Amino acid sequence: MSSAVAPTPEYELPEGYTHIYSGKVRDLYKTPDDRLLFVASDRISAYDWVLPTPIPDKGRILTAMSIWWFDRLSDLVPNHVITTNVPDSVARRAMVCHRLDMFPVECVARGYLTGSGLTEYQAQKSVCGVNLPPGLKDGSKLPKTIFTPATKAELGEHDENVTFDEVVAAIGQDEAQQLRRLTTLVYDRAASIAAERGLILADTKLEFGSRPDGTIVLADEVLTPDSSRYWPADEWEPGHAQPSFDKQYVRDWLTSPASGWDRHSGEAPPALPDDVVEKTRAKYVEAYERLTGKRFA
Ligand SMILES: N#Cc1c(N)ncnc1-c1cnn(CCN2CCOCC2)c1
Repeated sequence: MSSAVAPTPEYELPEGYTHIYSGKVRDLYKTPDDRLLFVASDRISAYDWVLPTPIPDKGRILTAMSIWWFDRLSDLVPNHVITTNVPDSVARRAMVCHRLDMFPVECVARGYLTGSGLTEYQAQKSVCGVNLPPGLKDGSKLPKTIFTPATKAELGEHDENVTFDEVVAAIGQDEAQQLRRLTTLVYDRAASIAAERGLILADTKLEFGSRPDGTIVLADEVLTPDSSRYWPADEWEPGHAQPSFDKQYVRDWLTSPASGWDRHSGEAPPALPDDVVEKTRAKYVEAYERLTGKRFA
């Protein structure tokens, strides 16, 4: 059982901001001028739990990463960001965005097989109705990028993988084809950029919405370690779970005797020790600096 109950945001906003939604690690508000304030918290989740210990600067690092990626993708697809000029209480970890009509689809692209895709492959040699060759293992590189959509789950539940035909049934043929095309285009470009920096982008989850004129727009956060799996390329070895670039310290500690926690117990995980917090923060900084070539201030 997981408990990703939406936590109470740890900041105040000025009068006129209306809370719309809180996920495990992000919060959304309606702004006084009817835009969207997209806030990346310092919360971190693991094993389907929102952990009690925040990672300092995580929201700022992942917001900076999203902005960097949005800029590098703008020739492929427009995005929802209006400005990063936001209230002081969420400085550098929020974006003011256009309010879109969101597609009810988690648009996932995979270049490597792991997670729910591996589980489905092991059962039926396909993922989301896409047939794959035999002999693939955990972490195997796929012959080509695949679109493996999912339905957006309620907070605390797992997204459910669906087929392309189910997406067509939900939103229509044309828009389903557009989402598949854009998702794989974005993934392929990002995976190429990440590879130049020694990182494998195994998969990523994108969210799209549409403007009143029907234009499809890239929304949410993009290509962050919260929406994507990044692996260090020099440690890639198919056949077992790959080390997570950002959460391995957290996972290793939580599953070690030192934490005193049993992830299958249904009990909430304990607070993280300072050294795990510091090493995890450093991994987020490293991911940002390796990808962007910029120092995180
Ligand atoms: N980004 C963005 C964005 C946007 N630019 N415009 C309008 N809405 C959204 C958005 C994105 N997420 N959510 C809520 C979260 N969803 C709730 C339903 O269930 C799935 C999660 C609203």
